[in-house]
Amino acid sequence: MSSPKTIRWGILATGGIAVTFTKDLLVDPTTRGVKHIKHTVVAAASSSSKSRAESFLKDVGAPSEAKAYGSYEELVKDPNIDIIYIATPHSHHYQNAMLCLEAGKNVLCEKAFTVNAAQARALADRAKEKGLFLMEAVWTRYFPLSVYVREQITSGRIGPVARVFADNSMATNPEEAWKDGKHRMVNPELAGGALLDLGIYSLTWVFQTLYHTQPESARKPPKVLAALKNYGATQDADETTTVVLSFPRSEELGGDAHAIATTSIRIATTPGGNTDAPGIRIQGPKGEIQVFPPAFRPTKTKIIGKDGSVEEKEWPQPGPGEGSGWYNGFGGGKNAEGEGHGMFWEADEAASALVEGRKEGKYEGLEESIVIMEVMDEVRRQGGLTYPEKIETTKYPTQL
Ligand SMILES: NC(=O)C1=CN([C@@H]2O[C@H](COP(=O)(O)OP(=O)(O)OC[C@H]3O[C@@H](n4cnc5c(N)ncnc54)[C@H](OP(=O)(O)O)[C@@H]3O)[C@@H](O)[C@H]2O)C=CC1
Ligand SMILES: O=C1OC[C@@H](O)[C@H](O)[C@H]1O
Repeated sequence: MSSPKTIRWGILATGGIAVTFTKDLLVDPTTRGVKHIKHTVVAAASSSSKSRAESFLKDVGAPSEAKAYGSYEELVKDPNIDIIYIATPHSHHYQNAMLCLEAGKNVLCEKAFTVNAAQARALADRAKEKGLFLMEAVWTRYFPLSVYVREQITSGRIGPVARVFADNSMATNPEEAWKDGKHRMVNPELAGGALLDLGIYSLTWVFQTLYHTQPESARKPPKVLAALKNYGATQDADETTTVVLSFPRSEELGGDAHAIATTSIRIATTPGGNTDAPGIRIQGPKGEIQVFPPAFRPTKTKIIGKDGSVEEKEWPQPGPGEGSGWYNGFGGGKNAEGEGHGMFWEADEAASALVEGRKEGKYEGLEESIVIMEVMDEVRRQGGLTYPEKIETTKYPTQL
């Protein structure tokens, strides 16, 4: 086998998830059996100051020669970068990703990809025109657990999937946790709310089981019916949102398949952090696949056959754990002893794509990211939720 190719990353923004992602990125890939690529961090930029970027690089343990920039504009000009990871709030993804693409850089952009589908389409078009790689960083899709679940479906283990329940909810007291309304979870200026931040994972489970598992020619967008409850304190970000989806299917496959995707920042999937009840249930005529919470980082699956058989599997994240961090927008937590966080899987996929010359992610291409954004647009339309024009626009550049 030839020696591994090293992919040189630039990190755009230095907040919570940027730290977790970059620590995971710097874990030796052979600890998870990946031998064809390596990652290194060659630069990071903070919009606040160069010194913040310097502390970030130190904190994550980046190589000492990595460059620190005090603006995103300087970062995208760095000729040593192969790909940029964007870790700003959703409101900023469109402008930041366009900045990278215009400068000729490949991009891995945090979820939710953009604020709306028009922005996602514009990015996909620009990436195509420029021959650049572009992928939404929905890390969960790249977990071995997700690969396994999709394989169980495509191999026919539970028959054609007829119905999916998917919940990704986390209980907070938003009035208390985010009193001043400025936190990205509730701030409309940052495209806050449950749907774009957490609901994206409920929709990810629905799409990766009901859409992605279909042959490409058979994938059809679903019909959508939504209930959206606004966050009382501001009325311009959602706190609990539920979507009923109906995916067109041939009679041969049992006719249309249904899904319920739900999300909340006030009510938990299961109370008290209990992970004994499945947050995701994928049902077919021959049985059910269950995935246990949290939906964004699950580590347990159960398959229950129609005959009553039960197969449980644990999916711990590989090491090294120490230093890898466990971050969420709700104040953080801790990985099980010795486990990494799991963000390296999506980084490996992006790096592999660069090595192979692919321009999109293998487990969620741009077309699918756009269809999901279209669903979220429709949910917001039915629920009457709009964000400020400056973050909904496709005009580039726009000052945010
Ligand atoms: N995959 C996952 O598990 C997770 C993904 N996320 C996603 O990552 C993104 C960032 O979330 P998170 O890291 O929690 O956010 P943070 O608020 O912790 O960090 C966001 C960073 O973006 C930069 N930024 C630029 N402009 C602004 C602005 N106007 N307001 C706030 N920040 C700004 C700042 O970095 P600087 O000053 O250096 O420029 C800031 O530190 C979101 O899209 C979120 O959905 C979040 C948590 C978990
Ligand atoms: O992507 C995410 O996953 C974990 C959540 O806690 C966080 O808010 C969200 O952004």
